[in-house]
Amino acid sequence: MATSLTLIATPCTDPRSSSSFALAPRLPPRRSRDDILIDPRNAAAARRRVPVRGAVRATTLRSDQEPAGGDSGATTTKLSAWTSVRQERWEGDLSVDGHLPPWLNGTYIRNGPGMWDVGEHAFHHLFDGYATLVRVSFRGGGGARATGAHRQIESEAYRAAVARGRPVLREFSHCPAPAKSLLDRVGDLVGLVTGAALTDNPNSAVLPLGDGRVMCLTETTKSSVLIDPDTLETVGRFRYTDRLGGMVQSAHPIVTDTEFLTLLPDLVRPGHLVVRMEAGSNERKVIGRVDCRGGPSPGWLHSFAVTEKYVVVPEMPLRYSSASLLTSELAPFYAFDWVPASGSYMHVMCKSTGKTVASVEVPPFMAIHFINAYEEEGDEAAVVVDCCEHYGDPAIIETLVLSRLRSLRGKDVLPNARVGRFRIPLDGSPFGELETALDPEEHGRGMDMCSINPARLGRKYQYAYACGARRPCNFPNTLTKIDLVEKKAKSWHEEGSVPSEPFFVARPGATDEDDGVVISIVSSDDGEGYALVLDATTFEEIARVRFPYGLPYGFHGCWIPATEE
Ligand SMILES: CC(=O)/C=C/C=C(C)/C=C/C1=C(C)CCCC1(C)C
Ligand SMILES: CC(/C=C/C=O)=C\C=C\C=O
Ligand SMILES: [Fe+2]
Repeated sequence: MATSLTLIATPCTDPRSSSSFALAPRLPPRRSRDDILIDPRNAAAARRRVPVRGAVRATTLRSDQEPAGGDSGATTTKLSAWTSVRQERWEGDLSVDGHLPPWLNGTYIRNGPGMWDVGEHAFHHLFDGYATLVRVSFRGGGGARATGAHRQIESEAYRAAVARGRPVLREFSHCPAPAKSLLDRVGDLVGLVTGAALTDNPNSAVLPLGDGRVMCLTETTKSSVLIDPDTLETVGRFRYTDRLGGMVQSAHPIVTDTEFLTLLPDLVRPGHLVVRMEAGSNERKVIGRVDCRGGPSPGWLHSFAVTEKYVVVPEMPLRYSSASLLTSELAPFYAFDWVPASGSYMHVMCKSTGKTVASVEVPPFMAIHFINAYEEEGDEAAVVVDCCEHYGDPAIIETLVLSRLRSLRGKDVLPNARVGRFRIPLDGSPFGELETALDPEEHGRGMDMCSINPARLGRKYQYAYACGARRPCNFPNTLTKIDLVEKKAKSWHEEGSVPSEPFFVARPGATDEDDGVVISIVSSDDGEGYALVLDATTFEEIARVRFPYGLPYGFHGCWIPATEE
């Protein structure tokens, strides 16, 4: 159990507070923001309305809670994965069970949608929740302590929702009710056309940029914000200084020490801009443009892949719904339409020339996350692209509705998924192939939320880490190391636990691809929240770093190595 916890939030008045944690009256110094996200008067109101409860037992809210069974079908659970954990700002020491590698010196941060209730409003879909950061800092030397933090990102969407007691901007599955007065309706229309009505809730990824800044974001362009990796404070909106505009972006830019590559879907003239921003800059520059082959709008693009020379632009039949975006009404898949007749395509653009070197039709696919891609040279030159593929079926989107996640635990309703491997020929052939990279039974016919060793980005690689399935289950419930050469997988699983994305951290100086650890945050059936550290080579557990309360589910993580002192 943790000792000497430090609460840095509104003073704790919960009678459960005990001397095992000390209140720290200091708030972290407020940084000068380059841009205040919201009127500070609202911020003050927001703070008053989100009391920070006991630090050790954070309050969980489940306003549309339904009876839940465990993996095993049990009828009670303390699982916090799908609950809003009201812990607006927490910081403290964490206890370590097991032995951390002495070289593990740095900070792991995970982003995700951990707050699904505001005022009387309960969100419907996993993707709606307000962005929640969880940090675990490892001090190196293999000690038995680490420090942790947990904090909401103060986006305009979050602060306005807390101030008003209901969401006011459009979230993934939520459209605010139309205004009543004619004047306000004109305002609504302006909001829709300009994108001002869309959320800036950055609940998907957290990315250290090559210049030391740390960005959180989701798919609306306005959702790019900078955070302080130590305090987890929201620093301010990331302002792109170019004039590229556009309302939407990929939630997974590809970031290296030198650059930030992303795709901007063009919803007016269906296509994508492939853009690059140098480390240290706020200006995206266009590399090239790919026109969509199917219609009537671009395919949903949550993530994409790169090789050393190319950017791969996917076009799948789950397409942005312009009608939904213009009318603020939900489409069959929230902001998307499933248009199988429009076809599936993969486009390959040369990073240095901006020329499209291949544009092929492929079998129907449905992928949220791309894993990696690489070039194959020789007579049959091709680009190989791997993704978490849902058998060309968008049903996975509906699987992630919160009431289903809460009520269907232990039921075998997770749709099948596989490692889909595309082969895109570079000889001008019109078609590409899609095959299954390994027997999906190896990972329980479920797989998503993947990472690789970043040193293999865009290069031939052997290992992917993902969440797989131990059936029966309604959500991926294993951490799985997938060997794409031996076509085998090895999994970690604990009955009733929900682990988030296994994130690979390389040992400094390592040469073997799997020399390092994998970190995931686990919400366990008995209500615990901890960072699990696995040896990436053996895939055996080496340590649990425990939070003093259960944590909500989250999506993606990042690693920031400690700087030499
Ligand atoms: C977290 C995740 O996987 C996806 C999140 C997607 C979001 C927040 C999508 C937001 C959107 C709107 C609110 C309206 C405009 C379209 C779209 C970008 C899908
Ligand atoms: C959690 C998830 C898919 C699970 C499928 O099995 C997708 C999350 C997307 C956001 O990053
Ligand atoms: Fe994602």
